[in-house]
Amino acid sequence: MSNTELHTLGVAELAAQLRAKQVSALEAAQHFLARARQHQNLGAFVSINEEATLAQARAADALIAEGRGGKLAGVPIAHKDIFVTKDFPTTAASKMLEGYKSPFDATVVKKLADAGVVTLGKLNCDEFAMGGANENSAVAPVGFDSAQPVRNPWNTERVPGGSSGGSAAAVAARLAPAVTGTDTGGSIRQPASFCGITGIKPTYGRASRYGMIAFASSLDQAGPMGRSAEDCALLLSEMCGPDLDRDSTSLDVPAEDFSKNLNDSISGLRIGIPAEFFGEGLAADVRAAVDAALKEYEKLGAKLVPISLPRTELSVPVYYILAPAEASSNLSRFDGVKFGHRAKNYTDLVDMYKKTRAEGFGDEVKRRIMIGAYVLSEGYYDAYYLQAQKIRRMIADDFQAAFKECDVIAGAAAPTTAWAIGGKSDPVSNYLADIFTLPASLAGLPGLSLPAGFGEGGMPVGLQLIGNYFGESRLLNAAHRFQQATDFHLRTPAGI
Ligand SMILES: NC(=O)C[C@H](N)C(=O)O
Repeated sequence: MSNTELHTLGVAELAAQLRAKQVSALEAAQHFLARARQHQNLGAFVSINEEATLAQARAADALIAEGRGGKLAGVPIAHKDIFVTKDFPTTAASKMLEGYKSPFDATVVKKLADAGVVTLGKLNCDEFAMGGANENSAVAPVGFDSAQPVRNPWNTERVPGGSSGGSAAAVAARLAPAVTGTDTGGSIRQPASFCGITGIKPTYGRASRYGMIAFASSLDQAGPMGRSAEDCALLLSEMCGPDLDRDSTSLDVPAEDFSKNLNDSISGLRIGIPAEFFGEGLAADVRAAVDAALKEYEKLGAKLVPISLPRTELSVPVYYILAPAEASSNLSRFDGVKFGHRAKNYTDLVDMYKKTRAEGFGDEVKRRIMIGAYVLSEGYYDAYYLQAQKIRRMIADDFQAAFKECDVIAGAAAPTTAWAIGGKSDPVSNYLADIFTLPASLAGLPGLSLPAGFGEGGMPVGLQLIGNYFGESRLLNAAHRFQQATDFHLRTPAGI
């Protein structure tokens, strides 16, 4: 293969070529950096540090030469700009952190580096991961002077989804073979579905949150996004594992080889179909693609089992109480004292806090801080926060009842395909679009989105698979078997 086509390779193929020294890590890094520049109109990257990337690539080549390279030695990836990194600035797409340089790498970043990856740069996202369209980024992407919405490579007038919109756009445009994302209420699965790629959020607590800038700590999880389940499995195997000293919610569950069961037969797999995921509100084009994907699963030997997740609708108000409540607490650390933005002119300490936060945070972040402070305040705590916690528990229980009858649960990842940039200005309409991803988030369950076909205007449709706790391997297996039988994940947008 000529080096001009390296971007057509997935992680598995590229890693094999690197190991066989058919291509060097340096060549791969240079190729993808050039692509990032060539397609910078998408706004996917917020920082690139060519020198650091090339130094990492040379180091990877040296290890490969000595036969000491890790499993992913020399594979170039990029990180959502919510993970702190030593070699690149970290902004969380907020003005609040403009110019911030972390003294350490997030655990997930470090683990992937230990496996040999080379970091291409940092990817755009919604500010502090709050959003579902990547229109809330407050920082200028590479090649721009001011903040821009990220563009969907399938149609640059459409959103890529969010909050990991830069991550999804980068994979869809083949600017990186795979990337990291984070998912609080759907931020990996929904952009994966909008951009026609694969993404998985593991069981809550599987991947360390250390060095992942906190939004809603009881929900935030890291995960990989790539072209295929096979590529996601390779990354996820390196990203997970206990980090008990650094993350108090990290689970003491050993890392797993998620590639091991990819090829298992799925004959007899019971796929639960929740009635509530197929009701009013699901767009006809998305429904048609999902139905066709489920037929394909039947051909592969799976059985469709009707189930009910009766509190699906409540997941939206419950999430939009709990996530802002946690955010209002987490974001109180951004006060202009120790790091990040500080207002220039102020009269006293309180005035400094006020001005710093008024200048540093964008509208959506302020909205959530206000909602969060309100639902936690005396007199409202019982009515909102406590009530939401109770319903969260019931949502988790509903899943356990459903998993008595099925092995995995399937439905659309989002009710529609990607909408037009600027098309959903009302925040509530954005929140409602999260309805299918929120239940698994609230329950802490693993969820995956895989390309399942195309809808109106040729936009990708994602099928979501939800597993029981620690069921990542089964989800990846089910997705891989589907991808062996279909080619949706191999298709690329025009001009890519
Ligand atoms: N962060 C996420 O997982 C996305 C969700 N739409 C939110 O804005 O909270």
